[in-house]
Amino acid sequence: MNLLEVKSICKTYGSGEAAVQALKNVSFGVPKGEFVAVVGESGSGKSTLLNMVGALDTPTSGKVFIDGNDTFSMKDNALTVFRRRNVGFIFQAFNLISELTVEQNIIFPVLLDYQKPNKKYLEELLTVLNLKERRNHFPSQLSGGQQQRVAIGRALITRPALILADEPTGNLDSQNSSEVIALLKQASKKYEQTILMITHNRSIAQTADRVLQVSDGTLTDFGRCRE
Ligand SMILES: Nc1ncnc2c1ncn2[C@@H]1O[C@H](COP(=O)(O)OP(=O)(O)OP(=O)(O)O)[C@@H](O)[C@H]1O
Repeated sequence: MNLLEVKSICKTYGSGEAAVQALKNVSFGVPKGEFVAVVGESGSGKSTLLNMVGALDTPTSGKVFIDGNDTFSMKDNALTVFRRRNVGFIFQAFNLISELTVEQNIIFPVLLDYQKPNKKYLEELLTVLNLKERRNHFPSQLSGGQQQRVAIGRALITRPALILADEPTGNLDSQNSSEVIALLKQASKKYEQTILMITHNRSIAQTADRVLQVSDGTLTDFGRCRE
């Protein structure tokens, strides 16, 4: 069974003359642990696709299954909890909470879920993310690369089955971009997490297990690039 199944998703924004068909009957599946790059021109529908997969927005029609769960059939509260436990989001803008330290930002999703963070895993993450010496710093005291690493830590702390990343390296230089991608790959291999990552960077896309291209709301699967 695929970890992610997207079935015949259509998304139309607006109505009448202002209607925009952002996704036109998009279907694909992703096995557990696969690292998938989503490429395509500006306005082609990539972010819309990621928002549907992560259930941040509802499609006009179609279904999304994460680990066999039909997300759009869930009630709002159940969906919020399911998403918090199973999906990690990483955005181009790091979206950190400025009043919280590095460590507090990372464990925030766990606290939201009324759970206690796994201390061993937190230490492991801080080490892998090279943030141990910055754990008590605030976001304003960090570089862009460090802030993105905190955002990655926050996405990984719940060990979600699915990680959705929208241009995670968009604000980073090439050195930091490579580090961020390496970290994501390491996570996907070590914890068998499935990653769907939008990128405009061709060389980053080429390092993915598989590339999906979105053009004008339709999807082309370029299959596996590496064996
Ligand atoms: N909330 C919205 N209301 C109306 N139209 C929208 C909305 N969000 C996106 N669109 C339109 O849907 C289409 C797809 O947008 P989307 O943001 O998914 O593209 P994208 O491929 O992610 O672009 P970029 O690479 O520039 O971020 C575009 O034509 C966009 O103008």
